[in-house]
Amino acid sequence: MLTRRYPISIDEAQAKMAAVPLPTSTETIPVMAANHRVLAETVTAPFAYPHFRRSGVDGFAIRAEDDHDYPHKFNIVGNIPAGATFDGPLGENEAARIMTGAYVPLNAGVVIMLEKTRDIADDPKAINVLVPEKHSNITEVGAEFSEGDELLAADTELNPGGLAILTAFGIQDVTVYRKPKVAIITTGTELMRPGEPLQAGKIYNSNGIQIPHLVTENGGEVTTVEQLVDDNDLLQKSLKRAIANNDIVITDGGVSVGDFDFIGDTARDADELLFNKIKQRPGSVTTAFVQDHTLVMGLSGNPGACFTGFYLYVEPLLRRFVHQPTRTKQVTATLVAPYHKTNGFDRILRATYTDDQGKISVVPNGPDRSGALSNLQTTTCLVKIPHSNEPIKLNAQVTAWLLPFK
Ligand SMILES: Nc1nc2c(c(=O)[nH]1)N[C@H]1C(S)=C(S)[C@@H](COP(=O)(O)OP(=O)(O)OC[C@H]3O[C@@H](n4cnc5c(N)ncnc54)[C@H](O)[C@@H]3O)O[C@H]1N2
Ligand code: MOO
Repeated sequence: MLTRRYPISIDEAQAKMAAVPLPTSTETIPVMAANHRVLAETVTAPFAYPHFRRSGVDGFAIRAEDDHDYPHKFNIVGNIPAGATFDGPLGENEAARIMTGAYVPLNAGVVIMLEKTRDIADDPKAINVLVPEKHSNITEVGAEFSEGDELLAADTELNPGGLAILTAFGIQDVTVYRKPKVAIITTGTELMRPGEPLQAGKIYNSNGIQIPHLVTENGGEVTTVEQLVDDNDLLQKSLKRAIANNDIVITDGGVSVGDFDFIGDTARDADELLFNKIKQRPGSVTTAFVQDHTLVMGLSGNPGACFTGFYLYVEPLLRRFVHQPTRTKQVTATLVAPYHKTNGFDRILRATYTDDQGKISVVPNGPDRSGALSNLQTTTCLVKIPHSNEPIKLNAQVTAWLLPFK
């Protein structure tokens, strides 16, 4: 018996996904491991930065009182490499040789660049300063941050620059949002693992590698990747385990109306069915439900539909889990290649885009078929061709989603 499914629009499906509560939590991890993690708390400066007066150049530190009457001879009374300090004040007409980044004597007012000085042939203990400096060449205490200033705000995604800021303050650990735990269950008796000999009727499990990498590069933590034959008991056992131990479960395949497509019934029996058909192609079968507070996303087994479903529905979810907006940038673009088909449902084309000073042009980059593989590598955006009885016109304005990692 065919169960009737009630298709909803892409916008409605995205809105339903956006409304699913996601119980996020935090963890404290070493800064070393925090690249691309999202701060769960604002980090403030534990001390002023810099915390000592620092020389910006290699040269000679002198007192402000002596900064006149050039050329001006100074007696060299010390040498301050970076990392060292200087005991005692400078006296009248005294200079300390100093290196970039080094501690400036407390009563020095200016550091003269080495290039503006000349050695004195018969007096190695003195130096001749030829001209004055325009700037002090000293970075004062707290020039960049006072103690307690905000270094990085909560909800910032850390990058190598952010890690450098934290480490400049000696901070070793940060509290970040925990990554969503994602279990992946690929289904299909036709699926083989690479290494197994090619057999008629069977295919290699290409989504079994595509989905975990899409999840990982969009900020999820893949806990398990399973490959199941089409067997409802096995599927239910796996689903139960995955739901109990993860924030998100992605199933792949078995979501249509075939004899071995069990996800639809599971979704309809779940705590909350979000949708089990979308007015889009490819990916019309894309299904989502909530069971025991875990979101289960049923992606199509067809590789093109799986890819499309991931970026339209799963990527925003992974990002929301860590308090971040989607990285798929929705834009209005010009379709600069002809597309003749008409569609009863909105058609999502895999495409590439060019950006000419903000004017985005899109071109389909291969077959639009749900099962097509050939354009997966080169796709840089998804393009929506609205459902219509008329073919879309060349140069029409279309909605496109620019993808983050292609
Ligand atoms: N009578 C109907 N038949 C179909 C309908 C429909 O509405 N009525 N919808 C069609 C559409 S649209 C799609 S899309 C597919 C969706 O099928 P499923 O998502 O249930 O996936 P399967 O049937 O399991 O597989 C579809 C296709 O993809 C291949 N596949 C499956 N898993 C993988 C994998 N891990 N890696 C690579 N390829 C995979 C599978 O062998 C099939 O060729 O249903 C239509 N049928
Ligand atoms: O769900 Mo199918 O991918 O619409 O072709």
